[in-house]
Amino acid sequence: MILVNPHSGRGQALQLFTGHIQAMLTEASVSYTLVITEHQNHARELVRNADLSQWDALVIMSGDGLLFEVINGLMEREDWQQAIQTPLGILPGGSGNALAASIHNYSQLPPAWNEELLLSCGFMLCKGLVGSLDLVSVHLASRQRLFSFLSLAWGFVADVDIESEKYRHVGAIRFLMGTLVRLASLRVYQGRLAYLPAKEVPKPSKKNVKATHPMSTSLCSSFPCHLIPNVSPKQSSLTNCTDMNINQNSITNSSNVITNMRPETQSNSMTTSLVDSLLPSLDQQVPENWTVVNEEDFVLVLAIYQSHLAEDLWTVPGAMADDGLIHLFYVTAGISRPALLRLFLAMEKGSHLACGCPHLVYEKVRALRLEPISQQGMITVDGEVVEYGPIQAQVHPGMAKLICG
Ligand SMILES: Nc1ncnc2c1ncn2[C@@H]1O[C@H](COP(=O)(O)OP(=O)(O)OP(=O)(O)O)[C@@H](O)[C@H]1O
Repeated sequence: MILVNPHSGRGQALQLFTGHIQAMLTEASVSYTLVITEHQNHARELVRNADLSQWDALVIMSGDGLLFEVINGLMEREDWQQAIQTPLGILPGGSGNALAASIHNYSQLPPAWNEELLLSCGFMLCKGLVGSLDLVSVHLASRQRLFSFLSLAWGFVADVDIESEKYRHVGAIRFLMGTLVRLASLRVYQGRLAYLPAKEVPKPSKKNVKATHPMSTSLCSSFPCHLIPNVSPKQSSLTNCTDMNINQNSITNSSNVITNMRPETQSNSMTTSLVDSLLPSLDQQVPENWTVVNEEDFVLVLAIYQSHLAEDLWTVPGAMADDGLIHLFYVTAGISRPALLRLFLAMEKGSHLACGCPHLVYEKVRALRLEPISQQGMITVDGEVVEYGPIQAQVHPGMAKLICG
């Protein structure tokens, strides 16, 4: 199933799909059903109720926001343990495209942008190799829990992400525009940060990349067969149909605070099922083996679990989709505007850590807690605004499956 958000990015996702991807899939004999999302949470509701045995993979042609919906829809199901094993794919159609840029980077290919990145991801989809993807379980003060595959941000990064949404029509350059605007009114945020360093908890063992092909046998003619040893028994049930269901009037504001997290479902069935063993409850103190940052004034806190924060922001050069790590960055108050701008410009080449900036700290962690003291601010999870307040998170290594290179 390929889900396309027609309003993502510059509003050209559907044209990009038909112009670049459709022919590739046809040539590779990959059959699919195309679903055009009609409103916010459409994809989430769809996967929550779908008969997943009908699908070998769920593919998103959009920005990262739609994948966030799909993952949370899967995790809200009673059969979430099985549902989250459904291979997920991404085709970049947004303006950020962090996961698409990351999986391209994991394949050790030279950087690609725009249509070139789209073709690269389309090619990976045709090959259909499936690897593991870490998910991060995020707890909000209202006791809601959600699942994140990309990032948790507070301060400068969250502000730029949300404030620059109005420049989405210009594509990836929106982040640079947003950065310049936010630099002009640079803010400092008071809060408390604590984390569990990765060295305190060895990574649990798990299977690594599995070379299974979720879609079609006929790829053997185009790609080396040793890459696709297993063919899903489900393939014969798929038909080559295209379900174009466009409702241009149902545009909703993507920067709305996420409100429908179905807390009962989560606290009743999911919280009891998937245990976040590293996290005490939010009203308890963090355990002694956690590091508490003796700093209260932050310009930004960014927890990221993929290599890219956007197509041209190579934030964690060493990251992998299933490294079992939360890469935690924070920038403390006192950094000058030019120094902060230099950091983000250097991030394009992944050289920001070599800048020697004394205000930038980078730690590999397994869990973290952030407690804002400043009354006003924004927290984002995978680029979506969540309720502002205390928040904590822990990584679950390799919980989901991702079509990658
Ligand atoms: N037809 C639709 N109309 C309005 N909103 C939609 C529609 N389909 C999906 N959405 C919502 O749009 C939001 C943003 O989608 P997504 O992040 O995928 O694209 P984007 O915001 O353009 O990407 P980027 O963040 O990279 O700019 C998602 O929360 C999704 O729920």
